[in-house]
Amino acid sequence: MTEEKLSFQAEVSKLLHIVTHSLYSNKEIFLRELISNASDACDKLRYESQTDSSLIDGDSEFKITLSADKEAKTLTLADNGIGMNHDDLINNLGTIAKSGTEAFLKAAEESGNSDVNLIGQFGVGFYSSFMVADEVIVSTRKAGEDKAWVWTSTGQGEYTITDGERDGHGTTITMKMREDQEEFLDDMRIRNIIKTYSDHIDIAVVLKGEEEETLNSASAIWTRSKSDITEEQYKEFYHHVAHAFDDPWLTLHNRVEGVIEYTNLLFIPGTRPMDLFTPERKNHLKLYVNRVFITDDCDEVIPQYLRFVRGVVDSGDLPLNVSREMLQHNPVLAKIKAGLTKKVLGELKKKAEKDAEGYAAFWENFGAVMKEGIYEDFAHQKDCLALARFKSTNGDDWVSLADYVERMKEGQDEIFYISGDDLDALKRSPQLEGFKAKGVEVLLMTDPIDEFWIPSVGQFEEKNFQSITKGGADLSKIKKDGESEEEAKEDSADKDGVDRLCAAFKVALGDSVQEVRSTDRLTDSAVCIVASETAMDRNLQRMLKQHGQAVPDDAPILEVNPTHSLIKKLVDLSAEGTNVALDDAAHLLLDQARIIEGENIPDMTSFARRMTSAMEKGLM
Ligand SMILES: Nc1ncnc2c1ncn2[C@@H]1O[C@H](COP(=O)(O)OP(=O)(O)OP(=O)(O)O)[C@@H](O)[C@H]1O
Repeated sequence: MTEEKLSFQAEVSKLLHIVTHSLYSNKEIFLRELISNASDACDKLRYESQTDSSLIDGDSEFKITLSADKEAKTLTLADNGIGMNHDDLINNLGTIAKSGTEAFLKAAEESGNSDVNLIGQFGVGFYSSFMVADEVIVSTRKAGEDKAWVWTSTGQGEYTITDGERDGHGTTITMKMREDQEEFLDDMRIRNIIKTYSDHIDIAVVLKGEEEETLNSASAIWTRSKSDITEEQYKEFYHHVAHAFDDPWLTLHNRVEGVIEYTNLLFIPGTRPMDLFTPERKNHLKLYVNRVFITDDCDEVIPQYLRFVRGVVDSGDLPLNVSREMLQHNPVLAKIKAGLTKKVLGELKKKAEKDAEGYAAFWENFGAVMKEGIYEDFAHQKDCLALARFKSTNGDDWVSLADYVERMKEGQDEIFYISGDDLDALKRSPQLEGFKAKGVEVLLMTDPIDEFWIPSVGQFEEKNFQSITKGGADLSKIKKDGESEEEAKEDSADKDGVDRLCAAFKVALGDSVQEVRSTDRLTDSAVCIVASETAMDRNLQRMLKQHGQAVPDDAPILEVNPTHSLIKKLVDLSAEGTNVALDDAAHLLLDQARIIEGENIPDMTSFARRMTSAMEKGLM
């Protein structure tokens, strides 16, 4: 017999340390985790055996068996699923490949390992067995292979792998229970746990005793009728299928009949899954054919912008031996995808109409993903636009585009927005001042995707989207409530003087600005920068630069506020012709506008010198 001693990957050791020392009270979840793994292992073999029936050597009825030995103080859980070979054992039970576990470790570190509920929120899978056991022994043989292996660990830094004996494929996990955890050897306790957490498992969970006893309903929950399923059971199934620990925000259980028949049991999570923004944009829907699990790795079953949806789709209209490759460009699957998309968008619409507050919680979690649909799914662009919600200068509530259009001011014919990555910084943008003064609402866009869908859509209800950090945003046509034209002009410095100042600034600043001009979009700030109407929005320029992309170096337009007292003084100063003070002021004001926009100042040294000199003059 060969014995190999191996060390856990550092992350696993950390995880195990937390798990073994945890005061987490709900330790019974270890059984749910192990049963969930065993049921996944059976699903995998059921699928593989569709194309290679020799994988199942006479043992065709999948089941999970539990047995408790009170004398030996061991609890044993066996499955006749796919099993693991030597490399699988190292990769699956010695390392961590899941993004969720990394997030768990991070959260645990941040809370100083003190938040005992983290284990319940994240789930630690197989490793949760060490909450209740001093030693765990995994004996396993992979379907189709001859050799069996035994993996043993006390959960402290190391594990061993030896070769072993095992009848048939599958995995047997034996736990030597800790002294204070012997309650889990009690039949009643076991029965209860299985009923609570694993009733919906599609495979029989059998308790071995004098008589064998099946503990769960062992029927696929989605095949049962809605009226027979309690909310609690739906929730438990969601936890199982989504590997999640929150409550589902929405549950959609339907049987679709017609040309193509399928059943869907879908969930929209109550919190954001970890991998929502990874570049692969993967969905996790599980595809079944007549209750046989096919795959949870199929891009064709739901659009990427609905990748947060979890659950199961089961159709008898796909061939049972369908390979994952065959699922690409499959017309049946394309119809299912269209049906699911319609269903999800339709239900979201209902929720949005009925329960604005509940819908806002959904949008907080998944809005940024849903907006990809506006950009990508032309067939549903209108639906996606109608579902979209935005922050605005109108208050803290989420607003729809329809709300916005309804509130538009007399004379306003554009949908104004400003984009950037930080909501608070956006709210303080100088470019908003004139809009606020006139009571004109501006949408605040903080998702990177906004820069892409807005230009591609262009309009909503025939109103153009207009960035207020671009030259074209024109406020002059919109009157402040109860204000006359004359009043509006009264405060300004004289027009010729302002033109003269702008010309002097342009001479001082040269090519670093495209133009200097007077604006009515400012009230409190002296200046701001905007992009010209034809140039790329400055937020998009910054975003692309951050991602290392080449963008045309468009010089901004510097806009000055003719009602600001500093500008008025500079207008007077400009009457004396060009001078150093005017030149310094031009540069300082441009640099200051760049800082507010979150942009770099190209020449810090000159900025500091000018600032010192200006302060010195101020103090004299
Ligand atoms: N009974 C089993 N039979 C075959 N493979 C198993 C079994 N139990 C665990 N594994 C393998 O070990 C891996 C790690 O299991 P673990 O419970 O830690 O995480 P997971 O199941 O992938 O994720 P989660 O616990 O979040 O569901 C599984 O993905 C699977 O490949």
